[in-house]
Amino acid sequence: MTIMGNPHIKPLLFGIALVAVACMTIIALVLSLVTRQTVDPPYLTQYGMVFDAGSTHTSLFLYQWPGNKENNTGVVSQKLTCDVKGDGISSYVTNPPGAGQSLRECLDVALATVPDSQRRMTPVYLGATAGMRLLSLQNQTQADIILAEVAKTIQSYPFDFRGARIISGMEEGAYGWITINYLLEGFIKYTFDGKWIHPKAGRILGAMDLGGASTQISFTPKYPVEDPNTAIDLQLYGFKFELYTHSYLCYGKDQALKRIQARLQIASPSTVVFHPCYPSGYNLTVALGNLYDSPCVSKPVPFDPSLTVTFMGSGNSQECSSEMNKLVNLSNCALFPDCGFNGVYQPPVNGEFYAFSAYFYTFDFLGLAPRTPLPQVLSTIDSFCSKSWDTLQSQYPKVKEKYLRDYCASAHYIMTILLKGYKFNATWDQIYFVKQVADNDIGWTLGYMLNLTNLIPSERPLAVTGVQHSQWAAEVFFIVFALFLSLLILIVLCIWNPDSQT
Ligand SMILES: Nc1ncnc2c1ncn2[C@@H]1O[C@H](COP(=O)(O)OP(=O)(O)O)[C@@H](O)[C@H]1O
Ligand SMILES: [Ca+2]
Repeated sequence: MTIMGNPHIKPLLFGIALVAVACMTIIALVLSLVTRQTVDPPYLTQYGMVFDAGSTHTSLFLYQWPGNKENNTGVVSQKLTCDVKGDGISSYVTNPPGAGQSLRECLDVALATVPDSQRRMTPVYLGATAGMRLLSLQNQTQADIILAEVAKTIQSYPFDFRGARIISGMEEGAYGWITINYLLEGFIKYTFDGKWIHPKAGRILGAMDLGGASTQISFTPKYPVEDPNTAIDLQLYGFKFELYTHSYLCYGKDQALKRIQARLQIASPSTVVFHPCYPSGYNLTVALGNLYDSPCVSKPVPFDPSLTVTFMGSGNSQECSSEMNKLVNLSNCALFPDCGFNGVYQPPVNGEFYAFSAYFYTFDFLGLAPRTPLPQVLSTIDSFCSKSWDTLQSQYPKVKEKYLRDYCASAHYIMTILLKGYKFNATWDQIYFVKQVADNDIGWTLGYMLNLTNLIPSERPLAVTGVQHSQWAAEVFFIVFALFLSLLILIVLCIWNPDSQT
């Protein structure tokens, strides 16, 4: 009898093979973990926060990223957002400490989220936008007092407070553009085989933000920007970008709609005025003191702030559109062809655009999918504008009155800016109405934090921290190979009957 003929030899070989499989797998895993540890230093998740103090509301954005990979693209993600209760900080003129107090609830949420050990090194910024820009135009002292109050509150928390300030319109536009292109890895991409590549220039997106008090457009034009007041030169990850950006103050949605009210009131100065953008059956009474409380509208003379005007909705889509057209003035653009509106230089729009904030809210509410063709968009707006207030209220019982009455006006305003102002007629299908990219809200805050915390290097990253893809691929290959070899031995042993050889 040969050794193979021994009836105990087959189970023995099975056992040896099984042990071999287990040993090789364990060795492969241990090797993989050991090499991983030598490349990856131990790191902690890092955090950063930005308050977006807008004209209508304030939100807190808490971001997180792995501490050893801060210079990579796409690693900073949104951990949470918190909506501050109440109106924007610029509304606290008569109660500045209230502006500070209003932030406490969200600061407490952040406190409960950021681990104790990380709080002291968590930067917190507050950036105020067009509401505070307008207030500082009206009364610089009041704006300063409000900023001091919000700073005082944030400083009372154990974070690394880095300042509360009004950001410029150009910053707001540029940071929105950085946010989008960072999230979509438009600047630089880390490939599977461990290389940094510059994605095709066509992947760089333009950004359009419609706020309550200002609106921004930012993009990289085909040709050099001719007006230096609208140009920003950036060097990100070793690549240069020339960005066109402009912020139209007083052209945010709410200020624009206020200017329509003022225009209608001045055109027919009686106590009741028809409003073509409000639904029929809807009435709104406003004190003239409130109507003319903004630097975006000029007061009529004579002017009595205690008088009121009642706007009666007439639900006339066509007339609403022509009122909007009057806001977007092209006469100053007659002299030079590269023009947006109100005499502001603008090169022809280039590439794809993400339109967010009130652009998104309005289109989303009207049920307009991201790439709805232009004629369908226009007919949807027309049919929405013709609905009576009763119909709207019963159809949308949960929508806030202020939003519901304004959607027709907002939609017409958006179409006017995009088609007449920015001239997207032939390139309508290049606009995407969006709120988020990969669970991150789109706005200026992420770009602001990335910039101020140096999370975007100006030079291309040379060394890669963490496990490289090529190393990871080799490890996976080794493990799979070990398993495959062991399985092969097992199978051979199973089908091989040594008795047949005797
Ligand atoms: N659910 C919503 N539906 C419609 N509009 C909305 C909604 N939520 C927010 N908005 C609008 O989005 C805009 C946000 O502007 P905001 O950021 O406060 O001002 P700014 O950026 O000019 O300082 C406001 O016009 C607000 O009315
Ligand atoms: Ca905003």
